[in-house]
Order: sequence, then structure tokens, then C-alpha cells
Amino acid sequence: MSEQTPNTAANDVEQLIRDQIRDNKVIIYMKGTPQFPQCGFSARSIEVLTQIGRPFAFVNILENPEIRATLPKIANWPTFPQLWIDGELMGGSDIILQMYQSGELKPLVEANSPAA
Ligand SMILES: N[C@@H](CCC(=O)N[C@@H](CS)C(=O)NCC(=O)O)C(=O)O
Repeated sequence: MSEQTPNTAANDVEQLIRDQIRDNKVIIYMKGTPQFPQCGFSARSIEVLTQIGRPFAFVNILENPEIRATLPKIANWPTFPQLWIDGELMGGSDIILQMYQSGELKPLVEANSPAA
């Protein structure tokens, strides 16, 4: 048998994440939900996205332990939240806040998420 990467559950999770990031131009991986964030960093990030006012997707990593374990390796970013826009990792709460305050984040979100 030739040496190929076996189709393990880990690969499935990685593919799921890649699909989520591809299919949702603005997506945040967070603890809890936008209605009930379960970490201050996630809560702060949601406040910013709510201020911007465009629809966004989210994944509650507390309900998805495989995603919680796998995404940091794919992203090379150890913590949550993680905001991804158009297939690219923006960063966590600190960076989201910085990008918002510098005026960089709003147009980026607007360009990738039409008004509802
Ligand atoms: N400086 C980071 C702080 C985020 C952070 O420390 N997150 C922690 C606590 S919520 C985390 O995700 N730890 C890994 C884990 O819980 O899986 C940011 O700006 O987002």
C-alpha cells in the first residue's frame, strides 16, 4: 500500500474547519454564543462585531472539543476567540479591538458580509 495520510477523524475535523472558513467569509470561533459569551475575550470581540452590525457566523468551541483541539494547530494561534475573514485569520480579542479602533476592521467586515 502506498503511503498516504489515512482518513482519520482528525483529518475530518480539519476538513470541517476548512469548509467552515471557506463557506463563511466572516466567522468567529468563540467560547459560548454571541447571545451568551462564556469568556470575557469572546464577549469583547462580539461587542465589536455587534457594533459593526453585519451578519457573521460563529462556532461555539465549548460544544465542539475537536475543533477546540484542532483549530489552534491549523491556525498556528493558541487561543480563542479567533476571527477569520475571507479565509484569513485576523487574530484574537486584542487584535480585533485594535483593528476596530484603527478603523481597519469595519470596512473589512462590510466588504465580506452584506447587510442582512
Ligand atoms: N490575548 C488573547 C487572549 C485570549 C485567551 O487568553 N484565551 C484563552 C482563555 S478564553 C484560551 O482560549 N485558552 C485556550 C483554550 O481555552 O482552549 C486574545 O486577545 O484573544
